[in-house]
Amino acid sequence: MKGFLKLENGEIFEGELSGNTDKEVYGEAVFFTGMTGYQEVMTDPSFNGQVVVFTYPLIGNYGINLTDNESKKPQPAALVMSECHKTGHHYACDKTVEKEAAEAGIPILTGLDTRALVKRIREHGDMGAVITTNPDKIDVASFTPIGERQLVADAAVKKVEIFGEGSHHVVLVDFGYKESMVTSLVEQGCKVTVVPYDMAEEEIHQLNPDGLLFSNGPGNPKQLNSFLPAYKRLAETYPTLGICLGHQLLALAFGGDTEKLRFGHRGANQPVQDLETKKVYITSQNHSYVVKENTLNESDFSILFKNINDGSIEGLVHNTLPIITVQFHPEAHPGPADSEEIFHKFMEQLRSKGRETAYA
Ligand SMILES: NC(=O)CC[C@H](N)C(=O)O
Repeated sequence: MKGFLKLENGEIFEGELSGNTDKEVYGEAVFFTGMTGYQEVMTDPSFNGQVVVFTYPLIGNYGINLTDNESKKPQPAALVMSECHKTGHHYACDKTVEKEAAEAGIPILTGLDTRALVKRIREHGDMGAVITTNPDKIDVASFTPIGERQLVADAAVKKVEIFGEGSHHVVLVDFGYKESMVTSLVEQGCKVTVVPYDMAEEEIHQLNPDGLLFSNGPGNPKQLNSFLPAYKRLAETYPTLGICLGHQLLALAFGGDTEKLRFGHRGANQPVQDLETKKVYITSQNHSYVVKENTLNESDFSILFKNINDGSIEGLVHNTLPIITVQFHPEAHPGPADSEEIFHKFMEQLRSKGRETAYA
């Protein structure tokens, strides 16, 4: 069936629509540059509410398997790609991308010039977009933009979940966590208790954690402003790791500010430099917001990582407390193990109970 993507600036791209074709779908048009990793993108809750445009021209060639999902359901509002592979060739392939999307009610638009679309997004910035069969009727600007929506309530767990039996107890404050985060922690010898982002502080203390992980999640961190004082008190009490949205929230909680990039970082080869060791990591990323330069109190945090492409802040370390935060995804595997080191540092802090040993 013929379908269209209409951008907030009025531009229309025509393609072939499959999956959910019965209703209009609104989301934020963003692009992902990885050649692989589409299954992780489809199930990462941080993509909730987004129309994901894949720059790699063929998606779905190794299908969808039963082990690499990052959450229980596909998350983006819609998928846009040049071509979607019809079968998927891999010994572990369980179903096709089309089938996975159709079962989840997610439309896929193919057969359009994704290069032109991505260039447009790079010029204008991430924009609202609607996938529809009737673009003339649609006013994209009439939909509430992603930055004004509270997406975390939908993406995060509603009830406590427990994983692993390790001797270090990590409470993962959930905003829409990726399952690989739990896997990484369990592999490091942790028991992980996942709790809803709005769990009362007192209840978190009662769980008696050795450390906290503030997870990734969708949307604008400022939608969670009312929780920041509690997050600050918690981070001041336990060794803490913040990842992506978690990093942004901790920066806000300690008085910093965040801003939206013109177009986000979404891909598997974002170069990030550790400013102390000068070591460069090739990282997986998926974010629109960043911590704003010069807004952090220098007596609190030092900048630990920067993005080599655009110089944006990619990680922080507290100067006196055991708090590490990263904008990138240390749990992801764009190569074999990459930035897994971040989890090792966090574990060192847990083992020493972290009070006097800040990240070094
Ligand atoms: N992966 C994430 O946690 C994304 C954080 C936030 N939603 C952003 O887009 O910047």
